[in-house]
Order: sequence, then structure tokens, then C-alpha cells
Amino acid sequence: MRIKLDAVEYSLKDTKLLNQITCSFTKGITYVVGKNGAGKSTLLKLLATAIQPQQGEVNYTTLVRDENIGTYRRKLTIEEIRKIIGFLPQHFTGHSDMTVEKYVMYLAYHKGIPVNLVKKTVAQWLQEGHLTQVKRRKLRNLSGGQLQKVGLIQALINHPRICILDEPFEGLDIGERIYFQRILQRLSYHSIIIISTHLLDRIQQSSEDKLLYLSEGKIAYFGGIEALDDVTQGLQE
Ligand SMILES: Nc1ncnc2c1ncn2[C@@H]1O[C@H](COP(=O)(O)OP(=O)(O)OP(=O)(O)O)[C@@H](O)[C@H]1O
Repeated sequence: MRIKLDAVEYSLKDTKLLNQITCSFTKGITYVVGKNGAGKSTLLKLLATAIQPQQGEVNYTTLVRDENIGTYRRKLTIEEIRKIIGFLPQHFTGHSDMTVEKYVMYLAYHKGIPVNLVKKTVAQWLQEGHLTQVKRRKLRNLSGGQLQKVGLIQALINHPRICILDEPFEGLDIGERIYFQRILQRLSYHSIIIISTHLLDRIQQSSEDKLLYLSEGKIAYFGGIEALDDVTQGLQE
């Protein structure tokens, strides 16, 4: 699986929120960082197909092995892409009138968890996310951290091949952060994981991880996480 952006631009009124973005994402974790207003959420919404580029292209391809033709890259359709994306938007609300349990069950069915496994899968996620005690509470009555965990569970429940998470660790305590990070690390062996975060210094990184530094809608750095210190210095200036 690969996501490739080619000279992507996105503007609102006269302001370019994304300016000539060219890059590729493959399996593994990429952390997207940048100052407030740098365009991180806009880039993530675009990767999650919630908005379309006004210029340039975004292509999602998968490697196909064919006995006759050999190996080639096949472009996925929008329907195929949306089926394999898990997305946590910046301000997740879900269906605020539904209870936690009903909402997660509904999402589990919708995302193709086999019917006979839905109950067990949901119970496990709620238990491990410390949400069992509030499973009959409506989403609108949850605390910020509880709602964030429901948002993470809906994004991760079917182990998606593409996972796009906007500030996923916001509001979580340290134990919960470590729990979800472990899940993401395991998922990253097979999936493309793109995470925007302000909390990079508190997150345990692996040397395999990548870093994308956005500045005023442009890519200022995209490469190994080892450049984090230099990039963080840039963020503080
Ligand atoms: N609906 C909108 N109308 C006008 N401007 C907008 C809108 N949404 C975003 N912007 C502007 O676009 C720019 C990029 O916003 P975006 O939310 O992508 O940045 P960000 O890097 O995620 O910021 P933050 O770290 O503060 O969440 C900002 O200057 C923001 O003010």
C-alpha cells in the first residue's frame, strides 16, 4: 500500500493551507508536526479523503502480483480507499445521542467485523480502554478523554490498512497513551499510520518512525525521526 501526493494544493479564500505538497507514505508510523495553523489538520483531512485537493493529485495504490503481467501498482477507487481508512478527526464527536456501547457496536458492524465477533470485540475494546463503566452513557456526556478513547477505538477497531489520527493522545493519561501507542506500533508493521501530535517529546518513538514537519502549508522536513531535535528547535523559534 502506498499514498502518493503530487504537487497538492488546497486553499481557503486567498490563503494556501497546503502548498505544493509532494511526498509518499508507506507502512510504518509518520508523525506530522508543525506550529499551530501550519496545515496539519488540513493535510490529514485530505489524506482521509474528507476534502479533495484543488490542484495536484493524491493516489492510493497497492502492489498486485499477476502471473501473466508480473507485479504492478493498482490504483484504488474512492470506495476501496474509504473501506480501509480509520480516521480520528481533530474534534471527534461521533453520534452524540448514542451510548458508548451502541455507537461502538454500530461502528464494528459498519466496518465489517464478523457478526458473531462483534459483541466480544466491542466488550474487549471497552474493557481495555477503561470504558466499561460508562458504556451506557451517551457520547455527549463523556469527559474529553473518554470521548477521545471512543474516537480512537472507532478508528482502530478493524485494524485498518491506513490509519489517520489527528492529535490522538490529547486528553489521555500516560497509561492510556502507552496502551494505544502499543496498538499503533503493532499495526504499523502492515499499515500506513499518520499521526499529528503536539506531544512528540512524551511519545516513545522507534528508529523506524518518520517525521513530517509542516511550515505554513509546505513540507519543511520529511525523513527519519532522528532529526526530531533539530525540528523541535525550529518549532520553538
Ligand atoms: N474553515 C476555515 N476557514 C478559514 N480558515 C481556516 C479554516 N480551517 C482552517 N483554517 C486556517 O487554515 C490554516 C491551517 O489550519 P489547520 O487546522 O490545518 O492547521 P494545524 O496545523 O492543524 O493547526 P493546529 O495545530 O492549531 O490544530 C490555519 O491558518 C487556519 O486558521
